[in-house]
Amino acid sequence: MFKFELLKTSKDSKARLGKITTNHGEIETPIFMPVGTRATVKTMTPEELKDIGAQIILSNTYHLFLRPGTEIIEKAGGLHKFMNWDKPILTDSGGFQVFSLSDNRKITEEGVHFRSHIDGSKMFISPEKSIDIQNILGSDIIMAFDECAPYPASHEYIDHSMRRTLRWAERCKNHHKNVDNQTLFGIIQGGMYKDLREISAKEMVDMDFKGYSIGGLSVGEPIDLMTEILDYTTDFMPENKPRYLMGVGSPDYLFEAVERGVDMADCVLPTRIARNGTVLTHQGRIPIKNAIYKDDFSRLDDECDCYTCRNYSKAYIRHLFNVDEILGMRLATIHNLYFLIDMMKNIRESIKGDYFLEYKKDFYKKYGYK
Ligand SMILES: CO[C@@H]1O[C@H](CNc2nc3cc4c(=O)[nH]c(N)nc4cc3[nH]2)[C@@H](O)[C@H]1O
Ligand SMILES: [Zn+2]
Repeated sequence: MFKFELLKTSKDSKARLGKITTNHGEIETPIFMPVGTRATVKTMTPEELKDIGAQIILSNTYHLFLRPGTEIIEKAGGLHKFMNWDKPILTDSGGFQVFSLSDNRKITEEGVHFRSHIDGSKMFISPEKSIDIQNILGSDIIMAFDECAPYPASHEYIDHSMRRTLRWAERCKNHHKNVDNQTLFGIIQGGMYKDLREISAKEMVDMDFKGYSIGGLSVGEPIDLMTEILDYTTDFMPENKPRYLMGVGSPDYLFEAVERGVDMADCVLPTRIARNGTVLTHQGRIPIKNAIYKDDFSRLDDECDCYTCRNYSKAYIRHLFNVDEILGMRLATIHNLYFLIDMMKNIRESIKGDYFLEYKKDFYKKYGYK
């Protein structure tokens, strides 16, 4: 089962409100999706994820294919059972990870030959293989197998790569059988070239996927280039299908994406920086390990009412990081994820009440964005 309802579009921007319905529950959009690459959102239990308001999480084909392998997950009855998460799961197709994690990979029309980044053994993933793995994982939303082209790259390279990704998308669509339980998204590529983005978007739309990702962004390009390409691309995307911007997860990137008509986004940023002691607050990021917090008994963020902020002080969390206690990473992760999930809830409210751009302006001012 998969349904997307467009509930409202803003008058003064492309920001919009929507609702996705899947076999494992509903997803209000715009939404930020926590990343659980290896069948866990690092340091979090499913109960804690539900407690902070997570509606859907990501996992990853490449990583799970390598470890524990599809056989184990198949025996477990699929990823939902294996990780005890009964809400929606979205899996990425492995394209991005093959290019970002493994070296001496070889891209052919058939698929990608690469060496496992774990033990160097020879591996191969094709569009069909990626669909088969995602089918065993049993995720609700699955991604077509694509090449996330490097940045920067020549127009010629991107043209060649984008057209191969289109052929791979066709093969994914033809190979995908479990259409009632798993919804396949096409991924629009085209690098930072508007002419190639237009070709990719139009051809993907002609293939009639139930939703579309915008790939090839958040790969190191400056934010204003990302927003320019994104703004151009969403204009070629159907109104009545979800738009998913891959790999975006800091507050400004999320606001800019929503303003340009994006419904879904994911990123490891909030969980990754939390483990390193960087905390998101309404006044910007704070390095909690810093000695200035040694005897600061206030909560991480005085506007936050997450479990961490209700029960612990900066001084205590700084202490935990200072003595390498795992609880520090957990409390910072709970807070950072809650911060973004709560920000997206406020963004949905602001679209509903027609004050999204005002909310964005206030948020940026307090956060210290220009
Ligand atoms: C800014 O943070 C860094 O950058 C990554 C996020 N940026 C990102 N861009 C992506 C593009 C694609 C794509 O084109 N195709 C597929 N299949 N998946 C993708 C996943 C992506 N993730 C984080 O991992 C982090 O290292
Ligand atoms: Zn908090």
